Amino acid sequence: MYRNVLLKLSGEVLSGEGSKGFNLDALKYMAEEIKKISQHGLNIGMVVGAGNIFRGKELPGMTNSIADHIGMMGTVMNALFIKDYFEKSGIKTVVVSQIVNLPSVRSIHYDDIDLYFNSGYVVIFAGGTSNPFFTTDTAAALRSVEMKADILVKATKVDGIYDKDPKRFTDAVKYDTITYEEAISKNIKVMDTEAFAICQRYNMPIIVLDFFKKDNLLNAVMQNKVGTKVVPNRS
Ligand SMILES: Nc1ncnc2c1ncn2[C@@H]1O[C@H](COP(=O)(O)OP(=O)(O)O)[C@@H](O)[C@H]1O
Ligand SMILES: O=c1ccn([C@@H]2O[C@H](COP(=O)(O)OP(=O)(O)O)[C@@H](O)[C@H]2O)c(=O)[nH]1
Repeated sequence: MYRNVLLKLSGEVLSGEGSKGFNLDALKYMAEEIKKISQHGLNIGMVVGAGNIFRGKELPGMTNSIADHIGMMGTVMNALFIKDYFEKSGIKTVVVSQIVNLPSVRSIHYDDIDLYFNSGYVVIFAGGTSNPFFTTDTAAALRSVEMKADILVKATKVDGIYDKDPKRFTDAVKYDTITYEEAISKNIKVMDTEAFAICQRYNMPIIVLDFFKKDNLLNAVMQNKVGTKVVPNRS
């Protein structure tokens, strides 16, 4: 079993694919899937996107950096939304971020993060990388390295990495494993190149899986075969 897990969730996991806002059924499902892994006493870090609220690129007329600031604020809104629901479902959760000063959000300090994990808290890293021009995939890569995760799980709406976008091409072929090098050179769009490059540099394995299939997350954490794994070399 992986003991230290960084879970990246797209914002749309909160709203339903292609939708905006919050869907309580989606949140309930998320809490159930997280409970299945948290009861094993793992260290669970989470990075959540904001696609259900706002992505910087969605308003092309805006100043890029300001649009991205709005996007980052969206990740804080999502994190607080999840925290409140998780706490009410019996999952101890803390939100940390460097971009806001709110009583419900704590600053990021490495020593404290270890304390939160040791006390059984899920830690939600909100605010992305704290910088415009990046995405929450890159934030997830950074946070996974910072928290010394054993695995970065990108939980999304496709069941792995394909040779082309499976939502657009019905003949797309799925990889069981793929190397960082291949993911970057083939320009695989499921995560951004920056995120793949950080994981490659620090040897952080990635699993891309379908979050909407029950027990997929649990199976990944148990090291059962699920989704696609990104690795240094094909064995
Ligand atoms: N080669 C590929 N393999 C798998 N998914 C891909 C590929 N290329 C593009 N995608 C798309 O990437 C999407 C997953 O990214 P998504 O979870 O939307 O990320 P984010 O919301 O963080 O941008 C899927 O919906 C899928 O359609
Ligand atoms: O480090 C970061 C992370 C996110 N964002 C902004 O926040 C939005 C939401 O993040 P993302 O697109 O990664 O969300 P997801 O698609 O995963 O829901 C992005 O579009 C950016 O505008 C940013 O500026 N810097």
